Formats: sequence, structure tokens, C-alpha cells
Amino acid sequence: MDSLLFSDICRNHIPAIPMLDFEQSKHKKHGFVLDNNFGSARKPDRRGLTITRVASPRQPAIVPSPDKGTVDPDQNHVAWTSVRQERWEGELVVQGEIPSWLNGTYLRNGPGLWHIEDYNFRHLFDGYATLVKLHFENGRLIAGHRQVESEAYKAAKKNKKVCFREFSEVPEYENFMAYVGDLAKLFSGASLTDNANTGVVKLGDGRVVCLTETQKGSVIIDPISLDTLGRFEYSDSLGGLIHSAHPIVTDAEFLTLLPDLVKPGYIVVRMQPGTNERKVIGRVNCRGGPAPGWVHSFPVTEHYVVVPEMSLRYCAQNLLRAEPTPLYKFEWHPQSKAFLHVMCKASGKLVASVEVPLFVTFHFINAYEEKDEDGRVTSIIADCCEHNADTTILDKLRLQNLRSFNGKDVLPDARVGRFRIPLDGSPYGKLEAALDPDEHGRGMDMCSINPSFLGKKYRYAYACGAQRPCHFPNTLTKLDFVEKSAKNWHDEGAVPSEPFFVARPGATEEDDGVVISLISEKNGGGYALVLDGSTFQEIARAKLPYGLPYGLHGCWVPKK
Ligand SMILES: CC1=C(/C=C/C(C)=C\C=C\C(C)=C\C=C\C=C(C)\C=C\C=O)C(C)(C)CCC1
Ligand SMILES: [Fe+2]
Repeated sequence: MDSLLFSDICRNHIPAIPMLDFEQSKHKKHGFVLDNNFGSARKPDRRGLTITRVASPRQPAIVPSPDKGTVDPDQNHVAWTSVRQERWEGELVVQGEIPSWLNGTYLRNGPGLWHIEDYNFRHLFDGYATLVKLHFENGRLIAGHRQVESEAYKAAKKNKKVCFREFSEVPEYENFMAYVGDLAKLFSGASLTDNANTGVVKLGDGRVVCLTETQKGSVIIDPISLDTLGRFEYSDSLGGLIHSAHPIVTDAEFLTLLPDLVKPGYIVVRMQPGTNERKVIGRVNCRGGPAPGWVHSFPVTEHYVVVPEMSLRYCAQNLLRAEPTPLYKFEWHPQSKAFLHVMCKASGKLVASVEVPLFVTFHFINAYEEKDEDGRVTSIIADCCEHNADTTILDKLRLQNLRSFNGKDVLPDARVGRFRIPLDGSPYGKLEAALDPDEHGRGMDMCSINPSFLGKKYRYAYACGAQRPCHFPNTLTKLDFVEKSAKNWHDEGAVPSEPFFVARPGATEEDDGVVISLISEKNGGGYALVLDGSTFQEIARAKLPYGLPYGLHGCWVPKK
């Protein structure tokens, strides 16, 4: 990716008028009618009421409703409202000061379009991938967003309906034979989605890839224009349908897990920069069953890969079903227990496999090796955003729940779950909270660390916490595992996305850098936020011309 002068980017950038918006295509989507300057949008609410919502922050988005007084904006929070047009780009006015050393692009991926025609999706994870960028250069900020042109998204636009199996949504079948035909395609993975809506990574060779949990949902994008360049085709013959949505990516390597749904286990693979070929490091056989546990993410240390075997296990039948079950593609098998397996990166040898207390996590934070006075590795510490072994968090992420906050404190408790895995042959590992969950309001997910401390003993992590009452993580929090304390940032009624840490070039202190997040405001607006990584105080913000839907994970593409 050639470095562009800021002036080039500004010159080439799309004028702040939507290039192509869902509303101006020949079919109205949900009746949105968007004028050209983001000034307003009118949307029939679920009761057919036409709400005129003004994007201007000066006017409240609360509007009269015939049946129950004012409609609280939380009923239509912009975080849970589909992105309003397909793409946009423009320079933002910065309040405060962006550090002059912050030069590069923060990309954030997420499921930002939750309807096709008049059909609303069921779950947060069903949305079509919406890629957002914040390009920082010499204290200035260009923002933009664009839909990722997956086959699933293009087919949905063309056929005006869901055509591939998403997280909870599956295509409607004309008849039983069509359903049978789709089952056959499912075994080949053809009917599973490639809607790469979960994360985005910059490979060591500079290619930028959007990801989801299907292997086919690996899509190469241009980090400047946000164009979809094509599918990332793996050139090996490892096969399988699923992989971890959070590979471990450094300039030197790419590690991921391929769950084996046939013979329950995990294949640990490595891909070198500049290639598309994954090579097997080793294999872990599951100790529980009937299927592998969900591996949305996993941690590594300097020398080991930690393979989590959660009791929330894939369910092949649920992958086939026409209707979702309460746990979607998964089943909860507490009697099958939970395990952590430790594999040596160099040899692929299994060096430990311990039973641990039941846990539910999407996101591991980091892991590191503990050594004795002779430098021998005695145990491994692995930290995760742990939901107290409670699977109801998946239901809380249904869009109906996210869009109907009534002020009750319904967000299930979560904590930093710290595993201690002994490497002395002991059969059991420990799990406890790394700090008092009340330090971060007992909300915990969507985490990041200083990437220089990946796999190493670390002191700080950044995540989303909770200021209660709430129904979704609504704070940004900086966790200090030495002081066992947290600093919290909160904007009343706003929904912040993952706090992403970017280290200051040349920094030696772990928290010397900034934390970037995109905030969806209660009034329907949105802004980019930059916090100081050390003080966790706000140093800059820049309002977006329109509110953005919630997003999941990002990456940093430094300016060369
Ligand atoms: C899981 C499978 C699929 C889809 C996965 C997708 C699209 C995304 C998963 C995203 C996750 C797990 C995000 C977690 C976010 C957690 C949050 C915000 C927690 C907040 C709580 O406090 C496929 C692609 C359908 C294939 C089958 C498996
Ligand atoms: Fe994730």
C-alpha cells in the first residue's frame, strides 16, 4: 500500500454526499429517505409511525408516540440501527489535539447492516460487514465507512433476501426440495456465509483481510479506499468450514485454530507472511464432546499456543437447522467439562491438558509464561473476558433486546477470568477474577492490549465495561493488573466500541500510546474518540456527520 499524501487522500476522498445509499436505490429499505447532507432521516418505526429524526445534536431525537408518551431514543439507538448508506468519506473537525506521532489508519469491522428490504435480522452478529476507517495524519482526521462486498452481501442486494446462512438468519426456502438442496451445499460449506463482519487484520505482508468464523469469510480489502479486493483463498488443502475469527497476527506469523467438527479436535496452523498456505503445527483432540468447543479466539505465549475447549460446543445439527435454537450454532454441555490445552509452537507437542472450571468467553485478552528462579516455565497465565459460565449473554445480543432498553440493569456480570495452567502434569487448572469485577462495573468484553506485550507478562488491558444500570457494555475501561484497579470512561447513553490501543512509536512504557474508539451517541450522532493510554483522559474527539452502528474489532495500519 503506497503511502498517500494527506492532500492526495483529501483530493481523492468522496465528497460528504453519499455516493450510493440504500435509500436512494430503487427500493426503499424500511422507508428511509435520506437527504444529501445527513441532515435528517425519516424512518417508519415498528408501529408504522414516521419518525423524523434529526442528526443535528442540537435537537433531541425524542419524538411523540401516539401510544406511550415520548419514545426514548434508546428504543431507536443509532448503535443498533442499520448504517444509513453504503459508503461515505470526509475530513472531520477535530476537537482537542491528535498527537502528531499518530499517523496511520484505524480500521474497524462490524455487522452494521441488519436488514434486507423490509426484513429485519434477529441477532447482532447477523449484520452485513460495515468497515469504518479513521485515517490520522499530522493531527488531521479523515473518516469513512463502506460495506464489504462479500458474496453473501451482493446476493442479498441482488435477490432482496438473505441467501446464505448467517449467525442466526438462514435463507427462506421456496420449498422442501430447495431446503434439501441447501443441506447438501452446507456440508460443502457452500451455503454458509462469507459475510466477513467480525474482525480485520493486517498481515505481515501488508495485506488487510476482513474475517468472520467461516474460512470462506476471509475477504481482502484496500485499507485506504475500503474497496473489497476479493476473497483471501487459502492455498493449502486443510479444508474444514470454520476457523477462529481472531487469528494471532504479527509481522512474523499468522496462527489460527481450525475446529474439527467430524473428529472433535482442533488443528493448530501457521501461515507465513506473503503466502496463503497454512501449515499444521499440531492437533489437539477434544477431551469432552460431542463436538469441539467454540473457539472465537485463543491466546498464545512466546512459546505456546493455548487451545481452549469450552463447554459451549459447536452443533452440526444446528448448523443445518432452518430455525435458530436459543444458542444458535452451539449447544451447552456442562457435563462435558471444560479444558485448556497447551501446545508448543515449535514442536506441536502437547505439553499440558488440564480440566478447568466451566467458562464462557468470546475473547481471550492475553497469556504469558510464569517462570521459576531458574527460568523454567512452571505455568501459563491466560486471561479472558469471562461471562461467569453463563450463556445468556448470547441472547442479550439479540437485536430486539439491544433495541429495547427500559432502564433495567440486565447486562449479565462478566469479569477478567484469569486461568492458571500448571505445566507440572497436574490435571487441573484454576480460574479466578484477575481483579474485583466491581472495578469495571462487572461488565467486560471487547478488549485490546499493547501488541508489543502479546504473549508476554503484561500489566494493562483496555476493554468495554459497564456503568449500571445497563443492558450492554457502555464504558471504556483501562485495567491495571498490578494495582488490581480500573479507570473508566463513560458518556451517558452512548455505546462505545472496542477501545483499540496504539503504541507511540519508540515508546518503552506499556501504556505509552493512545486508545481509539468509535462512539454511538444517544442523540443519534457519533464521534471518534482518542484517549491517552496512560491517563485514560480524553485528548481528542471528532464528530461524524451521522451516527454509526456498533462495530466489533479493528486493526491499525501504520503510515509507512
Ligand atoms: C459463530 C459462527 C458464525 C458467526 C460468527 C459471527 C458473525 C460473529 C461472532 C462474533 C462474536 C462472538 C462477537 C462477540 C461480541 C461480544 C460482545 C459484544 C459482548 C458483550 C457482552 O458484554 C458463522 C459465521 C455463522 C459460522 C458458524 C459459527
Ligand atoms: Fe471477537
